[in-house]
Parts: sequence; structure tokens; C-alpha cells
Amino acid sequence: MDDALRDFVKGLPKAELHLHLEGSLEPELMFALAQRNAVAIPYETVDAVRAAYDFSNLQDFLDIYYAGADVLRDERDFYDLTMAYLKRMAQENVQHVEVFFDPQTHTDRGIAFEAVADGILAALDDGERDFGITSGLILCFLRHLSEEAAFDVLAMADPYLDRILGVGLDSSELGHPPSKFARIFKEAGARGLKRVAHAGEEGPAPYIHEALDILHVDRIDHGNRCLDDPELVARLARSGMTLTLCPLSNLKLCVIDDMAHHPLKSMMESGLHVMVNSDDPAYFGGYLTDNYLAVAQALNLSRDDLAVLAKNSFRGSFLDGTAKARHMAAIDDYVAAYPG
Ligand code: HPA
Ligand SMILES: [Zn+2]
Repeated sequence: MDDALRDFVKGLPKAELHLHLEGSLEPELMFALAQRNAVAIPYETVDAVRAAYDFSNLQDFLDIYYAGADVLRDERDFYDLTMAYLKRMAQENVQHVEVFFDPQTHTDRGIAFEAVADGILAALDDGERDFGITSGLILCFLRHLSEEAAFDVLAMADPYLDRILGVGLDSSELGHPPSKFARIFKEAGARGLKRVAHAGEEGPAPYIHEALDILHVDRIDHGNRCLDDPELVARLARSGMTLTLCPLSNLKLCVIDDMAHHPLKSMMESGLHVMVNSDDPAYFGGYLTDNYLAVAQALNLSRDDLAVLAKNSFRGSFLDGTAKARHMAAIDDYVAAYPG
């Protein structure tokens, strides 16, 4: 491992825009919460948990990810989960995060929406106070469930909407196109929420078109498969649409067969506004710095390329223009002052 490159990336000011809080549940915390809540888990040791994280596609992962979330039971658990993530981010100079949560994963097993949201929001507040990390919370609808179920969760979230930045769409992509959620995304937009959606991770390029034209998203999560459609690439580039790429996730879920084949560099060269994220770091083997390093090494990225990615992370955020400009200037200052 190139320690100099790691130090450069670690100190680079960064934002993360594609992180599922439930996907930051480390096996150690899973065990601790299983014990605290007297929940049985099908693993003997932390190593056995990690050994089970061998996926051949998105669904393989989702089955284990939803099962793991069962140890999350009360407000304190959601607080601890979120705080553990923010603590790690503070060590990597991550200054802003827009994080996903999947309320249906919890409400469907009888956990109160309030326990989930209160725990997460309290940790986000403390993360800003203790580490200076600004944040936004994005409520994701599970796309393998119905649109009616999505309306139910939006109703539960109603008292919290002033603390929720936006809505997203995640879970099993194939067979669950964005168009299935046209009405709920329209409603979310009418309520002033930002809109993002996973599209083109395993699903085809037309799903990205649907996310743009039917859901009117402000960002595309993943979006790798846009490369199958040159006109779509041109459209995304022209509009400056941010794509939140997740390199280690793509490798672990077999979206790519080798990091050397990751499309990030060719996407940058096509003028796409791509940035780097960890998706579900506890399951995919690395947090934000590890994801930058994985592509930097496999694709031979320069420090300037990495700085562009970090700037894109703020440009693609929902921060206001002044804050974006301040963060981007700090990246220029960091690069200019960096030795060598
Ligand atoms: O990578 C993902 N894709 C879709 N749904 C998800 N839910 C958590 N992680 C993911
Ligand atoms: Zn994701």
C-alpha cells in the first residue's frame, strides 16, 4: 500500500453522498447490539460474519444486509450506529455527509419510525457539534415493496420532514424500475424534498432515463450502466448531473470483475460529474478513503484527478453555493500546500 497516497487522500477534504447507514454496521457492533438486545444471530464470531460477506450480486448482499439490521432495535442503537460512522469520517477529513436510511427495514419488523429517526438525527446533531461534520438525511424507499408502502412511510415521516433532506430509492433494482415510484416521488417533490434514486447499478440504462424523466431526480446513485447509451452519457454530462459511484461496492457485488475495469476514469473523461462513495462500507471492505485509494491505484489516477473527485463530492451535494465554494477552495488550498 502506498502510504504517501493514503495520507494525501485521507487529508483531502471530502463529502460522502452515497452511504447507507445500515450498511455501516460493523460486525463488532452487530455482536454488541445482539448481546445488548438479546437477539440471536446466525454467526459464532466476528470472523464468521466477515467470511459470510461473499456476494455474487446485489440480491445476495441485500439478504444478508437486511438480516444484519435485525440487531437494531431502539433509538440508542441507531444513535450508536450513526455515531460510529461519523467518528470514522472525522478521522478521514470527511466534512459533509448526506446519508441514507431504510425506515421500512425497521418499521416492517415493529420498530417505531420515531426510534429510528430520533436516534439517527441525534447522532447527526452530535456529529456536527463534536466533529464539525455537516449532514443531511435521505429517506430511502425499498423498491422491492409497493408504492403504497412508500406512501405509508412518508406519512410516518411527516412530523420529521423539516429534518429530512430528501428521498431516495434503493434495494433490488432489476424488475423494480423507477417508474413504479412515479407518484411518491412527485409527492416528495411537492413537499420540497430533494430526490435521488439508485439507477443503473444492475438495472439497464432505460432505468436511468426513467429516474431523470419520471422521478425528476437531483442525483443518480451509481449510474454505471449509462455507458451503454452514448446519448444518455452526453445528456448527463451536459446537465452536470452528479453520479455517486461506489467502487468497492461494484467489485464486491460483481458489477465489475476487476477494479482495473472500473468505469470511473472513462466517465470522468466523458465529462460526467462523478464522485466516490462507500455505499455499505461494513459489507464491502472499506470506507471513503479506501474507495478513493482503490480507484486511484487501479486506474492510475493523479492527485489532480483525486482533487476533481473531491470537488465533485461537494459540487454534487445539497449544500448551498457559498458552502460549496468554500469547500472547493479548501481543496485547492490543500493540493497547493501539499508537499511533493
Ligand atoms: O448498493 C445498494 N444498492 C441497492 N440497494 C442498496 N441498499 C443498500 N445498499 C444498496
Ligand atoms: Zn447504495
